[in-house]
Amino acid sequence: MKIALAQINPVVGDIKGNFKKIVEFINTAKYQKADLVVFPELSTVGYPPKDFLFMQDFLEANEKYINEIVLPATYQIGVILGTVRQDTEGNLYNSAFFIYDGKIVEVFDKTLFPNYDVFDEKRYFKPAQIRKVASFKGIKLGVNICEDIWKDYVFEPNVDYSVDVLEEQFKLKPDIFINISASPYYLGKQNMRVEMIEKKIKKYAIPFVYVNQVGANDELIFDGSSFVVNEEGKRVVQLKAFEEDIKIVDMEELKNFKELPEIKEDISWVYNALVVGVRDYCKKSGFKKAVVGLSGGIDSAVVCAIAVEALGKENVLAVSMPSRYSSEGSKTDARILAENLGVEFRVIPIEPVFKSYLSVFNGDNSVIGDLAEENIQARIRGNYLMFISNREGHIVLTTGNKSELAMGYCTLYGDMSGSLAPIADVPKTMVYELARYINREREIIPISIIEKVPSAELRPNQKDEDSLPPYKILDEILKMYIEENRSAKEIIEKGYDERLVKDVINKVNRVEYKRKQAAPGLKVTTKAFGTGRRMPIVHNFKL
Ligand SMILES: Nc1ncnc2c1ncn2[C@@H]1O[C@H](COP(=O)(O)OP(=O)(O)OC[C@H]2O[C@@H]([n+]3cccc(C(=O)O)c3)[C@H](O)[C@@H]2O)[C@@H](O)[C@H]1O
Ligand SMILES: Nc1ncnc2c1ncn2[C@@H]1O[C@H](COP(=O)(O)OP(=O)(O)OP(=O)(O)O)[C@@H](O)[C@H]1O
Ligand SMILES: NC(=O)CC[C@H](N)C(=O)O
Repeated sequence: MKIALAQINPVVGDIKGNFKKIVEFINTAKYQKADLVVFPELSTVGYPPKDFLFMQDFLEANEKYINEIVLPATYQIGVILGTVRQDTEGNLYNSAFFIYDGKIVEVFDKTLFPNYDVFDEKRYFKPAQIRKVASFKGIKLGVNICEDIWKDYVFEPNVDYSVDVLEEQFKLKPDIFINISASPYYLGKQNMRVEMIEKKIKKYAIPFVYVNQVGANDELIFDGSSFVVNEEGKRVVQLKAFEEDIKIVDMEELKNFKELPEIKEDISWVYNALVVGVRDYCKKSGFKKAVVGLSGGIDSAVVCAIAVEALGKENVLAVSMPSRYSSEGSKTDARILAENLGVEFRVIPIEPVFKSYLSVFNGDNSVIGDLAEENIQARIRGNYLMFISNREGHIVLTTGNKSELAMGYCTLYGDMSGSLAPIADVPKTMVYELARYINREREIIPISIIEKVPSAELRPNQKDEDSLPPYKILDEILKMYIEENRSAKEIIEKGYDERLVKDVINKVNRVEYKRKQAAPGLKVTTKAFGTGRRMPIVHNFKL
């Protein structure tokens, strides 16, 4: 049997467009003589469709297109399609339809629901009551859906793993397992999936086909990276990461395939993820062009380089907005970076508007030098960028990194103005890694940007480390607190200063009010600020 792995990039809610794409992939698979083509989880509606699932119009459009568009396209080819199903009582199921010759032959519903971090599937779906296999051309297919295979690899209080889906399906004697997924990326995720499936297959000794969604939707980035593990538990087929792809695999040949070398998931994966995150956010919401405020610092440099890779240099506008506190070095660095990237570069000083504020609030042009004056500079810049956005149609990309966002080291309605925060889940120390990766072949980001001491340049001689602990230590503490959910006691026991640890944690907790007003950020770690981390804004918990 020849199986096509159809790794598609659906758009949430673009039901018509998704069906068109699905039919195109079915036709490609047919043309390449596949017997069966497999699509990712919920590919007809895109993942995650969230509360659109509560809307009858949405569900009806999906059903109508399955009947009118997909069924007629399935003559002489089997299709496994991830979609939503509504029963006669109105209950919803996250399902895989097995369709052949114009008929829905079998329906596999998802049994286990991820209900942790960014996932909220119990809100929508009812679980499958029984496990099934479907016979097709003499082969028994054990189809399951994403979380169904994660037992023993996710340890979350909210998921009921009392059913072992693979174990129950295996009792029905499948010849092959097929998992359809919408599995969002974080650094290390692909190695984890491969290790998990290889290990499980060593026990069951049948081939495993894993088909994952690709592309970004809101803050989630799906890497695709679909693959096939043969009956010996070796990964022998691999699809592309971060791109649509289709591969036809002859199951009879699998045993003869050579095992592929281990994937090295390095910083290039984060870079590629962020590029797709920016590209899809813009494309799927109708933006062609982006604008970035280029300070001459490392954060805006990295964001600008990512935007160029995502949208093309002709679609990125870099704006330098120097103030009386901007160093010559920063201004020159911003210009050189823009030249290296080949983007349009505008210089719009903020001095005249800053002076007007000083004269309104201080009575003359004298400087008090307080926080209000620092922040107004960031706010003038934010307004300039939003003016350009309104007038010329660019999306404004914000440049805050995870360390700053954690500590609230950013200005509301200032540098936080904008619609998408590409590096909001990238700790400052990883921003440097990204910069070095961007420079891997030639110096795009001037070395002086990478080597300079981080500064907001909102007052004379300001340095980030006047207000924050050194980034290396800060990032270590933040990773333990946010990603690993460790207690202050555990972190202190690892040798960090008690007062520092408590101050950092208290600060993170206190500035939730800022993050609630921040642009959505692209997720690339196990725990990002965003939908997967729900904290109260108003509280009084202190260490
Ligand atoms: N609990 C709470 N709930 C809701 N709102 C609360 C609040 N506490 C304060 N606020 C409000 O927030 C305001 C304070 O926030 P905000 O105006 O943003 O200002 P704030 O956090 O006081 O200052 C911004 C800090 O970020 C630094 N910065 C700015 C820009 C760029 C960078 C960089 O390096 O990238 C760093 C800057 O040097 C300064 O230390 C208060 O005046 C109040 O209106
Ligand atoms: N002179 C400037 N010209 C243009 N944009 C600026 C300027 N200063 C700040 N910005 C914008 O505000 C953001 C926050 O800047 P700031 O320099 O305060 O902090 P940062 O976190 O050190 O960022 P960066 O590393 O990019 O400098 C910058 O990334 C940039 O987008
Ligand atoms: N859609 C899902 O069920 C995703 C959950 C799964 N554990 C993953 O991230 O791969």
